[in-house]
Amino acid sequence: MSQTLVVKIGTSSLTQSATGHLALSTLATLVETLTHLRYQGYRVVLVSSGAVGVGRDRLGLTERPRTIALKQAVAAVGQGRLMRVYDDLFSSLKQPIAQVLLTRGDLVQRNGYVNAYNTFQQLLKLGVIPIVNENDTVAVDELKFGDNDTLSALVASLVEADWLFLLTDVDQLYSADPRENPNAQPISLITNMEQLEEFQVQTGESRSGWGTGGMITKIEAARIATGSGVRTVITEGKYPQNLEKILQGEAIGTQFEPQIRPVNARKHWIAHVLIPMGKLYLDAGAVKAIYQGGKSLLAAGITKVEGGFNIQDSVQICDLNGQEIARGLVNYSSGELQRIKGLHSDKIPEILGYEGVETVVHRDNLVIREQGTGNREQRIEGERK
Ligand SMILES: Nc1ncnc2c1ncn2[C@@H]1O[C@H](COP(=O)(O)OP(=O)(O)O)[C@@H](O)[C@H]1O
Ligand SMILES: N[C@@H](CCC(=O)OP(=O)(O)O)C(=O)O
Repeated sequence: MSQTLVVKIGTSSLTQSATGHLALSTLATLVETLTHLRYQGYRVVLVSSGAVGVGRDRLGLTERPRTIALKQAVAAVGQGRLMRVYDDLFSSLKQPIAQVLLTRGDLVQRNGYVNAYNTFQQLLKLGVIPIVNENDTVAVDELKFGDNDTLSALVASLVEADWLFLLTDVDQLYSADPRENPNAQPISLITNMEQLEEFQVQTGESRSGWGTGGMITKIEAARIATGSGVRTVITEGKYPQNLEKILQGEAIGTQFEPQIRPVNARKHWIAHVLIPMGKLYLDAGAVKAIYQGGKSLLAAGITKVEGGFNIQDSVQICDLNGQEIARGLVNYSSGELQRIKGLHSDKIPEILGYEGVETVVHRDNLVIREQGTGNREQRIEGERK
């Protein structure tokens, strides 16, 4: 079967830094390149940022919108404008496109996820290039992807892509932010994500004028995508024609190799799409059992329960210090767990008054976090401040 490519382009590449106007020559080259790749038989999805940047330019605003309502209004102006430009350019080359606007909430329900999968498959079968963005105008904080790097990685996983290209305003990943550190060393290949720690990669605070996540969200995106078997490349958006060269084997940008044994689709959904509703703290024995022994989580190993959640909600599973070690779907609500935590499973029927299941999180619904990566939300939140 033909290969599937997801290409994400950031605001920094779509707009001119000096004026904030659209970078028309970049857009035209991107459209030519993607259409050419379609002719060669690749299935192509474009994840395009730019709604806020283009809306801001259209309205003549000189500052980044600060309130949520203003940002959502500006995105509504810009998204239509952006799609108009894409449709004009792709239509001149007879390439049909589609607009797909998503929020994280659309993918949280398993049937929503499967629906989105079917729609993408149908569009790709029809030879259409779907153009995806976050539905900024309606997305509420709790149900946001927050940045299009994460969105593109989840889309790449959803459509079972072979490649994810993150096009930005630097030519590749460096050991530190090249804007701040002139001695930053370029990194061409990452074969596993632990190497980021070996190379001591720093992502600094800076991002381009209108960009959202900076480099940290691209690294997170690479982690999510490679974890589901997608080869990921960070490269410069100014030269979209490089995509063809990279596909022909040229070492351009930074390539992240896919993991050899990717996590299955359901576990990937638990780990990256679902929003955790609470936290379970475990004693050392339970941490060892699930971390090293691949066991299910039992009530006996739980020392503390935080948050309010229902059966089948996602929770963070933490060690005694609150460091997240896994995520999983619970078989008991938070209220029930408050009553049975620390107890042997035999005691559950007596305490709850009904025959519950033995496990609190069954190992089929439990995903271990990679060692040494810390808490993704905390890291990204820290970076955004
Ligand atoms: N280690 C690093 N290597 C390369 N770039 C980095 C690094 N750390 C931070 N950056 C910054 O990340 C910026 C790109 O992120 P961002 O502005 O969000 O782009 P986009 O709009 O394409 O998503 C670059 O301009 C660069 O200054
Ligand atoms: N959804 C937003 C883009 C969010 C985003 O991640 O932006 P960027 O860092 O430029 O890729 C928009 O269209 O303006």
